[in-house]
Amino acid sequence: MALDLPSLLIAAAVNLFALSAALPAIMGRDLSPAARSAQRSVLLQAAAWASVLGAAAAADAGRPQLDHLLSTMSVACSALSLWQLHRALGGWLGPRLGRLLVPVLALLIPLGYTLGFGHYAFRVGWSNLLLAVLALLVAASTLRPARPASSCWRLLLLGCLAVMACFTAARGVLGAFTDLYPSFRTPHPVNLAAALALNLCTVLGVVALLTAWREEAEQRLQALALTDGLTGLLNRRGFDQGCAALHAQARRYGWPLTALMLDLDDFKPINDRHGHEAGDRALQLFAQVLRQQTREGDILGRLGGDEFAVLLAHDDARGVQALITRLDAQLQTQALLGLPELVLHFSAGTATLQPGDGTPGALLARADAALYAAKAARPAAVRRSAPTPLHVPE
Ligand SMILES: Nc1nc2c(ncn2[C@@H]2O[C@H](COP(=O)(O)OP(=O)(O)OP(=O)(O)O)[C@@H](O)[C@H]2O)c(=O)[nH]1
Repeated sequence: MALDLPSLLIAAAVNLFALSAALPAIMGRDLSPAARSAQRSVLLQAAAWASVLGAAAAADAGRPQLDHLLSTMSVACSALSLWQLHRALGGWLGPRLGRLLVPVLALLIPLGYTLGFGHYAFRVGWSNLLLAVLALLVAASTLRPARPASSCWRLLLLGCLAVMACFTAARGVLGAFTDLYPSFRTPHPVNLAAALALNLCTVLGVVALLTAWREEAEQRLQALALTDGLTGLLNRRGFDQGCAALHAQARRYGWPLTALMLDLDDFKPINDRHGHEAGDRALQLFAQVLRQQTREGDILGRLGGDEFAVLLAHDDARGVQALITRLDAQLQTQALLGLPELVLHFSAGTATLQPGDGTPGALLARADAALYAAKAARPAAVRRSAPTPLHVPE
């Protein structure tokens, strides 16, 4: 069977356009910037190969200016497609190397190509060799993720980009330094293999992108399942998971660990008098104060209604008492600024890790008991589980 180069290129362009139309339909509208960049990258690839075919037709029809324009467009679209892919990887994997270099190259490549269009060897060498460098930079960006990401789609994308970079570099060398490559339609073995690889890498590359998108959606759902929608703190499930991890670490390394249970006082009357929305804002304000006054590494949760909990790493009874005092002072200040019509107070119960606390549940249960004792001894009392009761000033 004879391999016909134009047919392979037309098939690649048609596939890419079909995929660019199918992806938005499959992926829907609620997309992250990374997923949008990935879609743009596929569309730009389609435009690049359509421009290549258009440029060939223009050259055949004896229209050199149109050939120049479409050829430049194809190089620009290829470079921009790689830039968009780099942005998608940045969104999925965290900040990537080459954040400045990639866009600069993506602009320089078509610029140099159009300025040197009159010199065949220069334009083919410049565009193909630099596009190969750009593709390798993007391929390298699939490595060393700064966020959890599975290796299967990253390695698939890396392979596709590396293969296409090799063929692009080979074209650059043939065009710039030999007479074996009078045009991209020359049925040279490198060209035929590149066109076959293009079709294969298009399919596999899009599979990799769809897998990355699915992984991102799964992670988003997982985060939502562990987060309280109103305050953005962990919900009970998320809090329990966070506590289990921190408790295990604290026991292994002998760190102090303290549980703090908090409950707003007389919250129901706030809802009844000022409406549910004001109650919601009070809960959000309390969560904000908690976030501001705790440290990175502490576990913060809204366990339900007006009940909150914090697990404090590296903190003992003295540290948690200082935190409660700061929380109360900040709550008064911020409530005055944000919700002046409301009076907000809370009760708290604390417990510190004991050698017998084999599970976080034992520690949290003691803090909870201390909270209920404090509730019973209101107004706004704080009582440690042992031994001395403490009081937060009103
Ligand atoms: N606005 C608002 N209210 C909520 C939310 N979840 C629970 N509540 C209300 O919080 C109130 C909690 O009532 P209680 O448990 O009696 O708490 P309290 O009035 O602070 O009583 P004490 O804790 O004994 O001081 C109930 O009226 C719930 O309807 C919420 O997400 N938003």
